[in-house]
Amino acid sequence: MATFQIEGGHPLKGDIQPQGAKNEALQILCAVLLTPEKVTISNIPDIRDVNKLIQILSNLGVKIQKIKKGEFTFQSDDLQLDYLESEQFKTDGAGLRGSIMIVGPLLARFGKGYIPRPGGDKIGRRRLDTHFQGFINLGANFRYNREERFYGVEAPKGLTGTYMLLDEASVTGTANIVMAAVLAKGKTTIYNAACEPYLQQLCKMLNSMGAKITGVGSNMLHIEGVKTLGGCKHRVLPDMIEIGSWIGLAAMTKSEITIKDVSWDDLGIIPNTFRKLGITLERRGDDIYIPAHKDGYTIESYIDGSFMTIADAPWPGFTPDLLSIMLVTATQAKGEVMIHQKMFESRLFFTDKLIDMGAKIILCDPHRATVIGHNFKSQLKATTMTSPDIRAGISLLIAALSAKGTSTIHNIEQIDRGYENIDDRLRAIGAKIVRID
Ligand SMILES: CC(=O)N[C@H]1[C@@H](OP(=O)(O)OP(=O)(O)OC[C@H]2O[C@@H](n3ccc(=O)[nH]c3=O)[C@H](O)[C@@H]2O)O[C@H](CO)[C@@H](O)[C@@H]1O
Ligand SMILES: C=C(OP(=O)(O)O)C(=O)O
Repeated sequence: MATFQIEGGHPLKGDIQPQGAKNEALQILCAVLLTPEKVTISNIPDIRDVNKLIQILSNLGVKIQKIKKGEFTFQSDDLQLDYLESEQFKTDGAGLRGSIMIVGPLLARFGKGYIPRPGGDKIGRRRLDTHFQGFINLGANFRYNREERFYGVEAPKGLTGTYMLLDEASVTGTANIVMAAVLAKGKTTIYNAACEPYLQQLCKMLNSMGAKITGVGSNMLHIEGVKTLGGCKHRVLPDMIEIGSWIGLAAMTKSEITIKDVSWDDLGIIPNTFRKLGITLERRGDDIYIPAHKDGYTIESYIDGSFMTIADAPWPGFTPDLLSIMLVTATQAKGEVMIHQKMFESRLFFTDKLIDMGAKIILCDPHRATVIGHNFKSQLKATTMTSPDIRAGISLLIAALSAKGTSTIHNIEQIDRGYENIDDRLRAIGAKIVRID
């Protein structure tokens, strides 16, 4: 378990470039399995989860060449499907959440796909019904080995397009079903599809490979199946969760920061949601400029004067992955806010650590926390903590950078899952942070 030691209380200053998006890269990398031709992907972040998925692809026999930092070619023309039945795959596949999305492409192209129960954050129940119900709708047979926690789908006669209404707008579920349906016979309609920018990117990539998907960006996708897909070039968007993390960090540490090349039009309601906490964000071209909030920031109330609530919802609602960052940022705001994490039931427990540091938070129930901001009248106190999940981890890091004294964060592998070289990048803008392996 590696550790960060952070001396807090110093404002940061400078430019920061967001990495490529973790959750887009995981979808896009799985899509390379859909064609025997070469696929070139750029802006791939160098983070633990993505590297684990690239290793799985390599073990499956995908030929992978690094062109330069963040840019790779992938060619899936001679896959070793036996790997899917190996003990090694049971360990590799369970190591991250994104591995679930290899099932759709494998099922579509080879008539079978297997996966151990995938890993990812332990942030509450994370069911996979939407994925497998989607495959069943397309004509696949499903089996689950409870003892080995191993899922399998097979469609020896191929998949056939159909109409389906998903029981929830699952992000990875939609990606998986889309990747299966592009090679199915006939037409598939997916209603209640997730439609976040990363899914739009996946659909655009698949169309550039020869797929026929319409409705991209809406919750109703129409897919006309094709027989084969070809190669393509694709660039991954900047990571909107990282961008949100830097906004929270800038406000909490009273730092003047410019976040470069954010692809503003793909950020949806993220900038405005931070503005509800009273944070000033300026659009400068495609950058976000955040001035040093020397006089703090004041949480807005609703028009009728009632108490602000910030809650997650499927896109274009506010992403659940930024609520922990909102919560920590609110601890120094002027005013009060209710943070309502509707999707995951175990994501707010890390507030205990913030309370230890002196934050005023009432955890009302597993889904809701009320934060009463200090308005910088009282600084958080340094402490020793362990990062329970990726977004709690970055939130604790933000708290530590704003706190008085030296904090220690253990289990920073959780942060490394999704943030590339975070200590070097933060040091470059003035953070006092040391990694101890
Ligand atoms: C690798 C990856 O891309 N992970 C992301 C993906 O996970 P993932 O695709 O696993 O998440 P899902 O979209 O399937 O569901 C997330 C949670 O929200 C619930 N749910 C979902 C949709 C809905 O309409 N109603 C509802 O209650 C689900 O039951 C589940 O508890 O999307 C999540 C939701 O944005 C993000 O937190 C994860 O970072
Ligand atoms: C929950 C997350 O990731 P994963 O789905 O990979 O666990 C996240 O990125 O915040």
